[in-house]
Amino acid sequence: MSEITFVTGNANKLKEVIAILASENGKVGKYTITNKSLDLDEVQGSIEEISIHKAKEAAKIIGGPVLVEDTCLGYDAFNNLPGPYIKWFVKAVGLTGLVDMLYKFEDKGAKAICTFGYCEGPGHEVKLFQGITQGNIVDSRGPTHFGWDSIFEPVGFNQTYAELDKDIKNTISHRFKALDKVRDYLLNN
Ligand SMILES: O=c1nc[nH]c2c1ncn2[C@H]1C[C@H](O)[C@@H](COP(=O)(O)OP(=O)(O)OP(=O)(O)O)O1
Ligand SMILES: [Mg+2]
Repeated sequence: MSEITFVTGNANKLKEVIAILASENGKVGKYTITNKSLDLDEVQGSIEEISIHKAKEAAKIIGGPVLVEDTCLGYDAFNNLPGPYIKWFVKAVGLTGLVDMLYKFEDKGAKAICTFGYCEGPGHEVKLFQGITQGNIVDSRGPTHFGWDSIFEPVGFNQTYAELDKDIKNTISHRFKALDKVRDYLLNN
């Protein structure tokens, strides 16, 4: 039996990870998933570099197996920016600002990208698992307590992430798709 610590400072992420990955008593195969709330350093760089750095830092702090995650929201019209900097955009210009940024663009397309990093412990390499869900940026609809959920309408749906039933979001989301790969790995290793 091994324990993996999911390290995040975001309570909403944690809820989704538990719901999607660890519904049976926090267990995935031989692993038990626990949680630690920490704000890890996020370096400037590619999506992959950010998750690798986060996982290595978390493994050092925890001293054992860790899982971390970094979420990006990239606008197609902006060549995938804000991307990893979306958190700071939400803080700086709010949801209205994030919608208005696309005012001049016909293309409202955006990608929600979730990248998990798994590291067995200090000094170990980091394995990455990514999931992408394509959507459109729309005027805010639904509860606004989780990041940009209320302005992202996934393709094939006429509700935003925030309006969708949690059970639905958790079977189509960027996070679900990435966790599918994490689960696969954990069940086979
Ligand atoms: O499914 C989602 N639906 C809507 N918004 C979301 C979602 N997932 C993350 N978000 C927000 C949180 C943060 O504003 C930014 C990602 O930044 P990100 O650094 O990955 O998250 P965080 O700093 O809150 O937690 P962590 O301690 O795991 O880094 O997008
Ligand atoms: Mg963060």
